[in-house]
Amino acid sequence: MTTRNDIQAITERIRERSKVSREIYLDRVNAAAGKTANRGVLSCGNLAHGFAVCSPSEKIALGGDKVANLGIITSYNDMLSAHQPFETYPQLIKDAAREAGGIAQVAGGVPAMCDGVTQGQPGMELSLFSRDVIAMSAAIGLSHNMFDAAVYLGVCDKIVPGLVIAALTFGHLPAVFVPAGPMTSGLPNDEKAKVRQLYAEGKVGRAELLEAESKSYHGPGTCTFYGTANSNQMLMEIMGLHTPGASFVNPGTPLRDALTREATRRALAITHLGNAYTPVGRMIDERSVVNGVVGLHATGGSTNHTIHLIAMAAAAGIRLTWQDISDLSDAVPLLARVYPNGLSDVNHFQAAGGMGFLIRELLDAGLLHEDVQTVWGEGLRPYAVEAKLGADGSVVREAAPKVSGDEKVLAPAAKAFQPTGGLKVLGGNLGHAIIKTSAVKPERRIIEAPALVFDSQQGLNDAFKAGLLDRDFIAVIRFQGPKANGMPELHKLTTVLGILQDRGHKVALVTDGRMSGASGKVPAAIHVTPEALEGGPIGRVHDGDIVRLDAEVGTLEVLVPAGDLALRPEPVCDLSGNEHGMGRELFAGFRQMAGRADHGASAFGTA
Ligand SMILES: O=C(O)[C@H](O)[C@@H](O)[C@H](O)[C@H](O)COP(=O)(O)O
Ligand code: SF4
Repeated sequence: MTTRNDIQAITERIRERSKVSREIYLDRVNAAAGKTANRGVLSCGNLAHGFAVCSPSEKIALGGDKVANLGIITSYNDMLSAHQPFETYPQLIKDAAREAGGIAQVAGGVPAMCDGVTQGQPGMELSLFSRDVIAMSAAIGLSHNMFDAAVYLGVCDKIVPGLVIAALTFGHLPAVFVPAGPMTSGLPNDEKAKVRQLYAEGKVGRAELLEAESKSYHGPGTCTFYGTANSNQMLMEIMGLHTPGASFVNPGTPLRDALTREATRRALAITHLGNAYTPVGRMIDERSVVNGVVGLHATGGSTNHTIHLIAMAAAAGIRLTWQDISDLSDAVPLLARVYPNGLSDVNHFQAAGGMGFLIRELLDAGLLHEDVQTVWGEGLRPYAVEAKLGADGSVVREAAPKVSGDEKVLAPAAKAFQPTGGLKVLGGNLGHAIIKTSAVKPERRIIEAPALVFDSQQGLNDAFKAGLLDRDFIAVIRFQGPKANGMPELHKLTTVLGILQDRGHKVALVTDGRMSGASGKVPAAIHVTPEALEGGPIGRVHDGDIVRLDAEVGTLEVLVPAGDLALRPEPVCDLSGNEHGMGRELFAGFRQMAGRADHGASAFGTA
């Protein structure tokens, strides 16, 4: 099936816009892509340091230029349930590399923040910037230049985007991303959310709340809602950076380990010492990026990727815009309903047919570029499969199921849940914003109500506790942008706004901050750009102004005469409390350098 003309046209305009930057990028990749083992440029002293702890046979091999050496970048820590399984991966990968005639070394580790642990806490103000710190940390590991390919161990929110930025910065190296898989299903996400609302209303105590939370987040693996972490896994598969069928296999299973061993062998096979050299900088092109955006829309993925995908693409000289994302949303149907876009979780998605079913449906509908390069080889069709454990303990693959195992969770293209994607770009006199429509009921996608203005999420929570919010209103929370306080997720507001919405009030949120990929049912216009601290009109909205959010048409407006709005004085906000504490004093430079949300909010300058 050829790719539909509307998808091709968007890809072509991205290619045209990126022509110069992509050419400069590819020249650099080609210049760095050596002819022999990259370690060949190192001095004997460099090399001796690099293999000092290796075995005698490995030292001999690394002293030559015939044996491929893999650099492992790991984001293991015990804070993220999704990353804890990585504790054992380096040894597994080293053993698999040795068995395959190669070598693997841990090139370095990267920090990984759990947005669930920091949600609503000061630490969340480091979260967005941690993406770029992760990219920089991975670069430090890879800069030893001992490696012929890199294996990236990462799952969660900022970690995969940061690792992709690093991988594309080292575009001459082949890159294979290795996931750890989702946690097994616990207390359903919607039941967890209900207990949170009961606690916020004082109807249950802390003990009941902690019990519900602990039953939901109960073991190793990625949290089972479809937030940024699981959107990352979907992206890595549909962009061809995972091996086929690797994304949603639970940790601690024989198949999971077999997939990790197989990914190791594949990384060795695609170095330039093998016969299928696949430098990631050439592999990922505009078609791969468009395929990622299509997958995001088809699954109702995380709003955070309207920021991260732009920064990731920029690392490969590709200029992706919110308009591209919005136009693709109009073309791509929603085929998955995973919490917060439905009641199921990512294990149910996998059981219904998972990525293989989704990719086959999108390919057959002409919504993906099939003629892409992946770590698996030519074309995306080989990803329309399910990975299973063979009798000999290796990975075997079967064609994805013809029909969905549960059409309430994963629909065929002919029975889409909605004809357009999960994300929409809003425009109007408050600037541009993003809204996740897939998680908002149709009757709540147009909200017009008086503004209540806050400079922090705590301000709104305090107003709720004081009983001041039992009414229709649109909460306008400003000074939450990248330059103000690091653009934290304001996901904690979902509980309070959800209570008020359930009481029958028309409520919505407008902010220059972010929400979690797990945020859902309350209409939220987020990533408002320009941010208040940069003089954005969101800073000049007053209590009582009528604000209109229309996710159907794609508009966000304050119904105030343009002249009046422009004449209002610039608001002043005391952000001194956000400059210290929990490490924020170390990120002043990031706050100053951060680009706009619609340019990827990168500390490395705009795309
Ligand atoms: O973008 C995301 O997907 C979120 O940052 C996610 O990683 C975070 O962990 C959730 O906010 C936790 O959800 P709860 O706070 O509801 O447990
Ligand atoms: S999905 Fe979110 S809460 Fe769960 S481990 Fe990852 S970052 Fe933490």
